[in-house]
Amino acid sequence: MTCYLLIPAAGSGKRMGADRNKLLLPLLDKPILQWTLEAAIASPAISWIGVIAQPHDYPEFQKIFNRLNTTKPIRLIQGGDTRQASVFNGLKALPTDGDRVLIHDGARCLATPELFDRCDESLQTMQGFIAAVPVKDTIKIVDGQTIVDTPNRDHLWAAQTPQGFQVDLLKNAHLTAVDLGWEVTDDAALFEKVGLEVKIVMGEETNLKVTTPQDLAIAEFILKQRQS
Ligand SMILES: Nc1ccn([C@@H]2O[C@H](COP(=O)(O)OP(=O)(O)OP(=O)(O)O)[C@@H](O)[C@H]2O)c(=O)n1
Ligand SMILES: C[C@](O)(CO)[C@H](O)COP(=O)(O)O
Repeated sequence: MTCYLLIPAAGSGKRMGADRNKLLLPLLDKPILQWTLEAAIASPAISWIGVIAQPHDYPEFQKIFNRLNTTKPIRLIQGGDTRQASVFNGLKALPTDGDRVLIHDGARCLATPELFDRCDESLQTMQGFIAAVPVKDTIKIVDGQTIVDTPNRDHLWAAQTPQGFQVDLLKNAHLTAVDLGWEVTDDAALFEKVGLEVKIVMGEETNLKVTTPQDLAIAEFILKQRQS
């Protein structure tokens, strides 16, 4: 089975507060995006990678691709104004012979090759899934500064990527979102909104999304631990 992977990498990293796309920031000895790509390349399940990017980042991204030791095809796809728009562009640029796709944030650079393999296996039997981990905190629903509810933690999971879907179903969900003006932060939410089932696959506690400078420091700590 061949598995196609889309990597949304077209953000600007506002919450990181850097002077460029956070995926170009160094993490130990290489850019964040390179860590993400190396993990995907090391997963035997992945046969093709589309990196969704803003054109002004193409030259730096291409330099990263040139440093990778792989024969797997890696294509640049033009990004949109939101993650949602970027993924939609990615779906439209997929090779036509693939009926399932994995989507993984460039900013989740600590995902392991084993997680990609596990996700690919799940995708063979599911219409849609996300990697996720059970929430460890007690979560409060708050209105203004007042708590209005404390949901049962047994039902709370923190969403991660990879997320995987049947391509035709996800494309239709994106089309519906454009028509109806839905804005969501992940693809599973579109599947949910059109009434399709999304399953959970166990993610990884260390599969954090590098969003703030603190996340970058934590990612560095985790990688150093892996190397020691
Ligand atoms: N227009 C966009 C916005 C985001 N992303 C990608 O979606 C992933 C998750 O988004 P996030 O962590 O929010 O990244 P940024 O949008 O770069 O960060 P911020 O929200 O802080 O600006 C990232 O890999 C990011 O590059 C994308 O492909 N296209
Ligand atoms: C897709 C995602 O990584 C799942 O956790 C996330 O939703 C991306 O966007 P966010 O706005 O940073 O939550």
